[in-house]
Amino acid sequence: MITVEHLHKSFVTRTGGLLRGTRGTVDAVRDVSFTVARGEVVGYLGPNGAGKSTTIKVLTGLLVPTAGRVEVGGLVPWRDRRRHVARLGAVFGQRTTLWWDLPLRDSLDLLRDVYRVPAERFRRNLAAFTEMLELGPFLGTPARSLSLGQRMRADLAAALLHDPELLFLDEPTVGLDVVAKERIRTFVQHINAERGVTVLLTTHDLTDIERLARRVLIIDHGSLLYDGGLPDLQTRFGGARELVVEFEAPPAEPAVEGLRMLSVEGPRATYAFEGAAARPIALVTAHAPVRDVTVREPDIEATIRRIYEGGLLRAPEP
Ligand SMILES: Nc1ncnc2c1ncn2[C@@H]1O[C@H](COP(=O)(O)OP(=O)(O)OP(=O)(O)O)[C@@H](O)[C@H]1O
Repeated sequence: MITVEHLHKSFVTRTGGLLRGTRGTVDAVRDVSFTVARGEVVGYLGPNGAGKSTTIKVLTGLLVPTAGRVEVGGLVPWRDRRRHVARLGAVFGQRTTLWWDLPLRDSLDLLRDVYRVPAERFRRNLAAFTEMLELGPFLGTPARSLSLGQRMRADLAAALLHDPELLFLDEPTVGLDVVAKERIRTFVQHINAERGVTVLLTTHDLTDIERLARRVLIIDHGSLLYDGGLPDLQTRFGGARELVVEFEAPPAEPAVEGLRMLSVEGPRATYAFEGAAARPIALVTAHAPVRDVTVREPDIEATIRRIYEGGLLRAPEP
């Protein structure tokens, strides 16, 4: 569905005044290659300024790359812009595609004209999305008066009315409460599973990724650092799981053979382990009387943070 080969995008920048300013270039994306298969949901992660938006803008045809080959559904986005746009949907959490002062229903009607959606398909899609996203109560409300959660749901419907094959989601849950986030995630899961829509998802919320994407791409300073599953990332870099044990009394010998002890304080000791928890639990309970045990999962957020901070992954040398 998406092929990106050696994508490079630099911007000319100017600092200082127009006449005496100095020109420089920013390499927003450097030598990025990846493919996305039809029906996949892929998370695109990276810290601020990493190059995510620039990549998405190239993929949607808004920007022409400096170098590299890009094909989406057999089209070159910036060359076949009109045909390309007809096949994709995009939702940007920070801004809306809806007309600010028009009732939502009228905005959706206008989009039907823009995308030339046949009447019957429009009717079917609108009914389906109204039900799934519970748009009914605010179809008559202008975008400016919608809450952020309502606006995001309306924008999702707007992006999908013309049955695109590919959906770009940029921070679709930013600023929403937990319930609203879940509703958006469930909907995205649904349209991927039921309609086979391919999704490229940019987000800083890792729960979005955990719930939706089996695969993640991590970009930083314009270079792709990782392409693979989130669980693999966890196994490779996330560190071990932890077993926190509350003994009946401070143990005379807190070290347990076969387990790596991380800390001990009074009756509580913490051990690191890999894989299933049954064996470590059996080892500690055989060691001394135990009151309680808790398994602590490695923290994916911390893993990603460490990757961003440059400690774990490096881009291949050009
Ligand atoms: N039009 C532009 N002119 C000059 N520099 C730009 C332009 N657009 C982006 N950049 C620079 O390119 C780099 C990548 O920016 P980009 O917006 O792609 O990052 P991002 O990963 O989307 O960040 P964020 O998470 O903050 O949205 C940044 O250093 C940014 O300042």
